Amino acid sequence: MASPSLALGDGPNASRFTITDNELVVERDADKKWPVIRTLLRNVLWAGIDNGNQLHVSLLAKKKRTSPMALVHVAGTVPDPDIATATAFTDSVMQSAYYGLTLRRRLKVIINPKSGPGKSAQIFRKKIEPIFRAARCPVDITFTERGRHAQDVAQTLPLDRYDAVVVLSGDGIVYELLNGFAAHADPARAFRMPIAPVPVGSGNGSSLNLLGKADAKDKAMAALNAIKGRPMSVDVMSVLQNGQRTFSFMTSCLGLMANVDLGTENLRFMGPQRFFVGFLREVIRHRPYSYRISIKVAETDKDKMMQNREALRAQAQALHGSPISTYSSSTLPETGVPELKHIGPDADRDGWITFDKSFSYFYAGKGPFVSVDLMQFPVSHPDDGFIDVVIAERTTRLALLKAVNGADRGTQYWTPVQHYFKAYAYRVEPISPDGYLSIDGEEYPHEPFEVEVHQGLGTFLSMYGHYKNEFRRPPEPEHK
Ligand SMILES: Nc1ncnc2c1ncn2[C@@H]1O[C@H](COP(=O)(O)OP(=O)(O)OP(=O)(O)O)[C@@H](O)[C@H]1O
Repeated sequence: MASPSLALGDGPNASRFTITDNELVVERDADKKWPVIRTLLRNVLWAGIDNGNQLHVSLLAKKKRTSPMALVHVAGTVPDPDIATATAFTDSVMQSAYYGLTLRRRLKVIINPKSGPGKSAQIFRKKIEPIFRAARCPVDITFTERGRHAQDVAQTLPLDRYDAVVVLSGDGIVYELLNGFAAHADPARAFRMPIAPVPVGSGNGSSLNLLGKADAKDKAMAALNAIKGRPMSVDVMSVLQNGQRTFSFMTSCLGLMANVDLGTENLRFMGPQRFFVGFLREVIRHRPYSYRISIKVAETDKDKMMQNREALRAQAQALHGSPISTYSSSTLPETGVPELKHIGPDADRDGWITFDKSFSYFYAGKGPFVSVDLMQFPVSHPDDGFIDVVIAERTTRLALLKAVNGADRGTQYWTPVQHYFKAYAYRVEPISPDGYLSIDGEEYPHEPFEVEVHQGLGTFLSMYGHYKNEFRRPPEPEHK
């Protein structure tokens, strides 16, 4: 039985390692700035003895609760008589740190050097690569040289060569990857290749939903997810427009929110502030938007959706900790991309409802957060097999402004002006001639389109097994 603690060296340069319940504690008296490091065992990247007697422990830890994860290496020479004990100790650390996981994941890394402020190559070299090296993961890097480059890489990706694809980008490259997988010679297998995004773009919704708001910008947490996250099935949607089929993993939006997203390109110099300025501009304009929306509805009761979310999360959490991989939908084909059932020429006609009142905005998709300030789909679950669809009825300017308060916690969900559906599919026909259609942040032609969800088609890496968002029922007065 391995000892739960290990002492290395003596005198002022001594280090002591102790395994507690689920933590590793490292005490280093000589380090006046950080004498006691306490971190979860899941944050240990490596522990082992190299060259016969050199002990190496690499871990990620937070100095303070609110600081980002830092990479720490502790090393020392183990005296000959202690080598067996030290080996047993590091084996025990590694077993807990990688429970149910593959060591040294082989990572395909795709870096968009033009993402966001254009610092992704620098971020990789300084923050991400040292973590992958510490975890002894072999990496194979591609820098994207043009639009659709990542899509081409995904389309021809040798699936046996990698355990995961890490993307240093915004959501645009994740979108390209999924569309590349769809065009792969073996799409069913390609879609099972796990994706781990590292947020360096201007829109990083996928990282936000996987890592949660508190860690959404922490590059080290995203790197840890690439090494330690477990494959999590996610629903992917087919978008059909003008006979062309593309794949979407996040959101489609129309009306006010699409104008905020795509109608503010001229304000890019403002950085993320542009979205707030765009929102104010839209509130002042207060335009009605007219579309004919048809939805193949699965659920409309907000209370039931909330209960289902809680049940699915509890189930996902229980499964995710186990060494066995998560859910894989039996409705998916073994080969090829899923056939369309609800949209396209052979679409079914049962169970559809239509909505043709003008509205303020239409938002549909997967993943609770569409930005840090807006939890638009608080009851979204990665592989429940539903698209969350919101139609926000037109309301007063004041009500629009008031809804900003609490939008990051999803409180608008409970308001009667937010019509919320769990859907299998939907169709949209624009009535107003002009407007924007944003799908996963990409601009699509403002023309009729249809969307259908495929349960569990895609795969992301996750530390949690569900989207990382806190959502609670507000106190009664707000509930009405
Ligand atoms: N080397 C390159 N030069 C120019 N564009 C590129 C290059 N590599 C990738 N792209 C394109 O950059 C786009 C944006 O990528 P990404 O999502 O990483 O960044 P972003 O900053 O979040 O996005 P956006 O600019 O859309 O806000 C993608 O659509 C991709 O096709």
